[in-house]
Amino acid sequence: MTCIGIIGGSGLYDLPGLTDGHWETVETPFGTPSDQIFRARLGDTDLAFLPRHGRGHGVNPSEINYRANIDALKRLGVTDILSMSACGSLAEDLPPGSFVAVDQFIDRTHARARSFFSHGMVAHVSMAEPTCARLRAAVVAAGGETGTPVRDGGTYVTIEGPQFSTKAESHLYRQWGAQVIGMTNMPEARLAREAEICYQTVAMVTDYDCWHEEEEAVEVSAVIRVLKDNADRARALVAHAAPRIAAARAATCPHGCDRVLDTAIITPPEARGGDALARLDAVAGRVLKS
Ligand SMILES: CSC[C@H]1O[C@H](OP(=O)(O)O)[C@H](O)[C@@H]1O
Ligand SMILES: Nc1ncnc2[nH]cnc12
Repeated sequence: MTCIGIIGGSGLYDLPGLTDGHWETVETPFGTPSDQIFRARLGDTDLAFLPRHGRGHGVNPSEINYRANIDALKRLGVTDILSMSACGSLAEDLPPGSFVAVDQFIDRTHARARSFFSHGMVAHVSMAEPTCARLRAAVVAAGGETGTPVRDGGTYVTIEGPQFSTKAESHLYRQWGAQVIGMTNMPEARLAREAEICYQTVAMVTDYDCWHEEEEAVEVSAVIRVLKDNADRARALVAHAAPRIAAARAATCPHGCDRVLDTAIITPPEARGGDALARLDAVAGRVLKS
């Protein structure tokens, strides 16, 4: 059964055609998520919207409890996550208003819990392909249907923030071959992988980061102006992508996102202990129960 989690800014949960919408409080062994989760149905598909920074945008990127957010979505039965994220552009041919279905990340964050597995159970999952190609194809196709072209693939640098980058950093990330820059998708993508949830970022460009000679340095007011326009197109994109994702989901993910723990846990059953077993009831319940 498909349930699509949508992590993103406010306004996204006003999709036309939603039914049975209600806010739900979810507590987790990792603490409290950024906000309540808005559950609804779109046709036959279950959706769960989580405002990443809280509804009033009071949680900064370093303060987000990423583990609680992903655990809460897993607990609600989410199988697939669309991360709808504002970002800066590191490429001349991605002006504000461009959308990118990200396929790689560079992680420059340094102050965030990045694994569910610790204190009694250790796991090592692959992050070689951090997003799910099946979801990527669905959002690219939905972009074609809604008149918002979505570039198929691109590298997203995650910085710690909350400050924007220096010019030296921005030029460095361009040399590294990254196309977009934001503050939140790591460790979110890592944790979704550990929780066996397919994950796909839709990066929505709000500004040319500060490398661009002809643009002003990044300013929140300018970012918000573009963000509002992007949000309208993001809603249409999600509304078209959701049924495609539900239809394309076979019993299991063809890329194996939903089975990564079969081969990842290194601590043998007899050595597993501490608080880990109880804490991992949702994230690793599939493998721990069997
Ligand atoms: C509003 S500018 C900076 C802010 O925007 C992005 O948020 P999100 O990824 O949640 O869409 C970026 O990562 C920063 O947190
Ligand atoms: N230039 C930028 N850098 C980091 N995060 C962003 N979010 C939106 N624009 C950004």
